[in-house]
Amino acid sequence: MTDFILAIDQGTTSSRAIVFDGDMKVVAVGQKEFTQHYPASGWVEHDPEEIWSSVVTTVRQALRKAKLKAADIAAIGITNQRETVVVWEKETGKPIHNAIVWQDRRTAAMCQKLKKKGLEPKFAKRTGLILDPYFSGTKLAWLLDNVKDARRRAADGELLAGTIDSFLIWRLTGGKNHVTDATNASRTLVYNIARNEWDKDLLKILDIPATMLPEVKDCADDFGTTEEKLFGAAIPILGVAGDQQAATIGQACFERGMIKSTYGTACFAVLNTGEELIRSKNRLLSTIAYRLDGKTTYALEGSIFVAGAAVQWLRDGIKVIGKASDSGDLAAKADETQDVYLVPAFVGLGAPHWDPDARGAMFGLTRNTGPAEFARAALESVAFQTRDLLDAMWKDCKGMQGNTVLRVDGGMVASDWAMQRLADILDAPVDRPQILETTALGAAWLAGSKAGVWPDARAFAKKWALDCRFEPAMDGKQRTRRIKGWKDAVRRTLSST
Ligand SMILES: Nc1ncnc2c1ncn2[C@@H]1O[C@H](COP(=O)(O)OP(=O)(O)O)[C@@H](O)[C@H]1O
Ligand SMILES: O=P(O)(O)OC[C@H](O)CO
Repeated sequence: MTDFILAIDQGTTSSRAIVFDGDMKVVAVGQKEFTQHYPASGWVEHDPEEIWSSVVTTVRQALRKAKLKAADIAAIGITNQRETVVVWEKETGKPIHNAIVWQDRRTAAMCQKLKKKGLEPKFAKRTGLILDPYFSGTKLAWLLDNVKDARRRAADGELLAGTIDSFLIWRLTGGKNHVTDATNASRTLVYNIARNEWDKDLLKILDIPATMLPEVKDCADDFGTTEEKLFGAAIPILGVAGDQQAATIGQACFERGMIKSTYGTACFAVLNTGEELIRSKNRLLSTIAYRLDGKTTYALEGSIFVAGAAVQWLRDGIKVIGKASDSGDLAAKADETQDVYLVPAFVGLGAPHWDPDARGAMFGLTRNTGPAEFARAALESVAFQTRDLLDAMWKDCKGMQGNTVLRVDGGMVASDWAMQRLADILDAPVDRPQILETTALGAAWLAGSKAGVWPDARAFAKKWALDCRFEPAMDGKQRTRRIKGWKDAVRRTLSST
């Protein structure tokens, strides 16, 4: 039997298809960017048809590059941008509106209204999330409220809803399967993560008919089979997970207390809390890390909206670097005696502050401050924000801290300077793995293990291989002083001060 696995990684800015061989090595990659639509300030949409065609194109590309046929692929694993929601017609598979993307803030007022009614504790208790426009539930309610006839049609069973994985599976299986997995469901604001079911009360509050929602499966499960006409042979879809959960799996963070942090445009840190559903007292999210063989493993998650985006700002905004990879060299030239801070609240602040109205600020500027100090402040801001997340995690999980090691991935971890500074500020080692395609690998592992052609979790974890460990080297006094300066800068940036 063949042991090639195909991972579909449907991200926020591009779709990718990656073929892995039986040794879990990347054989070929297909990638296609697609259009971002910004119909109003704070609104972000994707055209589901463009997403769909980008996925089909990249799968064909990857198979061609790998010189493989669809019949050579044992199984498909899907991972996706989370929270982004699509509503489509059951009969035709046609979306009734563009997908509303996770970054979209149009339901801020709706969330505020629900908060005013005192409903946040109810949503938090059942879903592990907070009332923020980030999540799918209020976006779905918006679609039902604002697309002509949508509510009636949904009530009549004419419309289906789902996150991107669900929409793709519907299309891939030729409209046979309306399914999702527990990790994607856990980001919708209408899924009870303790009971592992759609929450009827919350659906009622948002006026969403349960009948339009997909069946929720384990992450390694039978999600259906692709239509033969798409790729030339039917391929079983055997793995699904939201992209940050897939990265947690790809980093083999299978044990309670293990953390991965992904540094792309934004940053998402996920702490495996095992079978225990820990409810954060520090504004982190409780979420499902994965559900395998009916057993749910939970996580605490912290999201930072600006990580690599701060490097993009150095390059495209203030133009002090020509390319992202110049940022570390420039930061290394900074004068260490200058306490310059950037609080990159370009789109508000995420966890643990959740302040949508805060805006970016710099502190400590003098006549001597130049591009190097700006570069250092941008890269350091990512380290300080990670420290804030980890501090919140350890407050929530007393006793779990142990010997923290952070496993990192994402485009920004290419910067040795940034990773060293991260270890310095965290006062903990930072491990960069050899395989940086952790998200796709996680999805591929779910499918490959379910197909029985890839190793089980224990053996997979043993294959995780280190590229470089960054050990903390900063003097303790300097660290304390810098962290104090950062906290002061954040305090002065928050919108309520
Ligand atoms: N050598 C580098 N040093 C610092 N930042 C980098 C470097 N290379 C890439 N980046 C940053 O990483 C981000 C891209 O990472 P990626 O994981 O591809 O992001 P995404 O999946 O969010 O598009 C960009 O914001 C870029 O500025
Ligand atoms: O597609 P990415 O990598 O930007 O990830 C988006 C996250 O899943 C949003 O929660």
